[in-house]
Amino acid sequence: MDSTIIQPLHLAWCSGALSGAPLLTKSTTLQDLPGVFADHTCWQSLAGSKPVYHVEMFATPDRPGELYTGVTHLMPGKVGEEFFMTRGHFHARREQGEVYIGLRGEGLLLLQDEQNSTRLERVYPGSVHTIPGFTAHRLINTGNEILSALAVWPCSAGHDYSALKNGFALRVVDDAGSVRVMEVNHD
Ligand SMILES: O=P(O)(O)OC[C@H]1O[C@](O)(CO)[C@@H](O)[C@@H]1O
Ligand SMILES: [Fe+2]
Repeated sequence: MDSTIIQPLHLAWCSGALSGAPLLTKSTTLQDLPGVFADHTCWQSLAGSKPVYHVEMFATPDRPGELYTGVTHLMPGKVGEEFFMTRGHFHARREQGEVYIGLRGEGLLLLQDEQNSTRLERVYPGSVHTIPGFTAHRLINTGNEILSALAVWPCSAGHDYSALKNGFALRVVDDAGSVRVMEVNHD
């Protein structure tokens, strides 16, 4: 993986080094995101190997009460007019929440509960977001540089992607240079 992608953000990954937890990086490219973006034809035409995001995290031992600490680095880009975004998920253990902190760039955190009510929060350096339990979350890069956000979540939370098989109720697109939020009708 091209290390220059993450390099500009030299996080002092201190405690992990002390506790010996290695830093893991999980990369997601366009080909890993079938059905996520609205414009499937455009998604197919783009290079599948194009990086969309990387998650750097400590391999915290998965013991009761332990927390994962990770940074999602979401690239600027679009599929058609739709901004690059993470897959988005509920936690397998629905009651588990998560905290996000904006580190770099400009974007949105899309939150959606199990009744499909949604809200968007602006993500920017220093923004702090508490993701309640029972709430799916997706990061969206609406800027022209890498959007990076630190996340802290319980090791026991897990990820449930299947609960979002119809996707989120909102999509965020570039409308002639402006960010436009569109409702998605799922019927
Ligand atoms: O798993 P997704 O929806 O692709 O999101 C990327 C990452 O964002 C987080 O919520 C926080 O970094 C991780 O749990 C997740 O792997
Ligand atoms: Fe999460």
